[in-house]
Amino acid sequence: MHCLSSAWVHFRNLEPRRTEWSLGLNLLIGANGSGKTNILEALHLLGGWGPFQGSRALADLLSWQASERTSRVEGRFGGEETLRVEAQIRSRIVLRLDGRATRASDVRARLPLLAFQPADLALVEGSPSTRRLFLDRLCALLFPLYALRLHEYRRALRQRVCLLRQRRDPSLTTKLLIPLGGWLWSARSSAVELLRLGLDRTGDLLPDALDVTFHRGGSQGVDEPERDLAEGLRFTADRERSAARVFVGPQRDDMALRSRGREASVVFSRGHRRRVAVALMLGAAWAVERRLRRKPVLLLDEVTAELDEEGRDRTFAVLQASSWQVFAATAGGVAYEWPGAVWMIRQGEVTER
Ligand SMILES: Nc1ncnc2c1ncn2[C@@H]1O[C@H](COP(=O)(O)OP(=O)(O)OP(=O)(O)O)[C@@H](O)[C@H]1O
Repeated sequence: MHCLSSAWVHFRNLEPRRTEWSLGLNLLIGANGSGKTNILEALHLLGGWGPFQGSRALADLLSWQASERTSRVEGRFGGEETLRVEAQIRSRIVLRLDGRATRASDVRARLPLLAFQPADLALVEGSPSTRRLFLDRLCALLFPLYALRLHEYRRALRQRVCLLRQRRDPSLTTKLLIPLGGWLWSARSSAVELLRLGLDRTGDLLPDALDVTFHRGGSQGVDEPERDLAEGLRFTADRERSAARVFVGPQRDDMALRSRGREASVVFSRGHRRRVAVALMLGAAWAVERRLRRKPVLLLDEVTAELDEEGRDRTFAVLQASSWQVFAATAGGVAYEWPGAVWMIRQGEVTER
């Protein structure tokens, strides 16, 4: 899919104009604070993902200068199908697809959009939670029920911790956690398999061989996910009670990254770790295209900034070969040749260079 045009009213600092985007690579250039990230965030909303900072940041989306209490973002999309998506933002976001109110998960399935932010560059050396978040976003695109199941699992987990803290019997939540956690483990494991295939499409962007494996948190080594989780909960029951914490389950998963038998975070230099992170992002986009049979739209905020010339050239080569639509943002000027359209952002106003 690709965004043909977008428009916004009372959205952060953005001037209310319609912009007709290039169907290939779009580079947004502007000084710090000019509104580049706000543009990416507006597209993020249209893709059914909500604000970058989560739903608690909803109030901040409305322009501080607005006299009204609603902001609106609209986009026209083409490619595998033609869609008009509208997001109306007040105390919550109402999404409309071709004029009809719809769920965010439906928009995500029809308009796959992947956003990568500077924090994703720490995918290799960051904590397991960084990689879990990356996997969660990928899974939410690959499996329509994923976001709902994850939400239900987290709720059951909170209930269990509450019961443990109150020194009450947590077994009621076991019945909820096992099927939900087992399902999440299967989904994440399938996503990592698809990601591995996707990485094969990133050519020589990876600086060296990379093994990606999914690790279930607190696994007892049982093949079948639900039985594995049940075993784990049984095995850690005493520790759970004394620490009032849950030691087994998707909340403790990780995606291990190794190169020739060694930890990727140790083998690769900082610059090469950034290349691996970008390769993982692009591998994820291939995984999405393969499963959904739709080209994803990519939002890249400053992700090529830390790459050297070779890393950048190889990233551009993958992007051009994929023919995905890309919105990349970068502060200041660019000292390299950008193989696509360039847009200047000044105080919330977009003009083509
Ligand atoms: N609700 C709002 N109303 C008006 N302006 C806002 C609102 N929320 C944020 N801003 C302003 O939007 C400006 C642009 O923010 P944005 O994060 O898009 O900048 P950027 O171009 O990505 O900058 P950087 O290169 O530093 O990342 C900020 O200066 C901020 O003060």
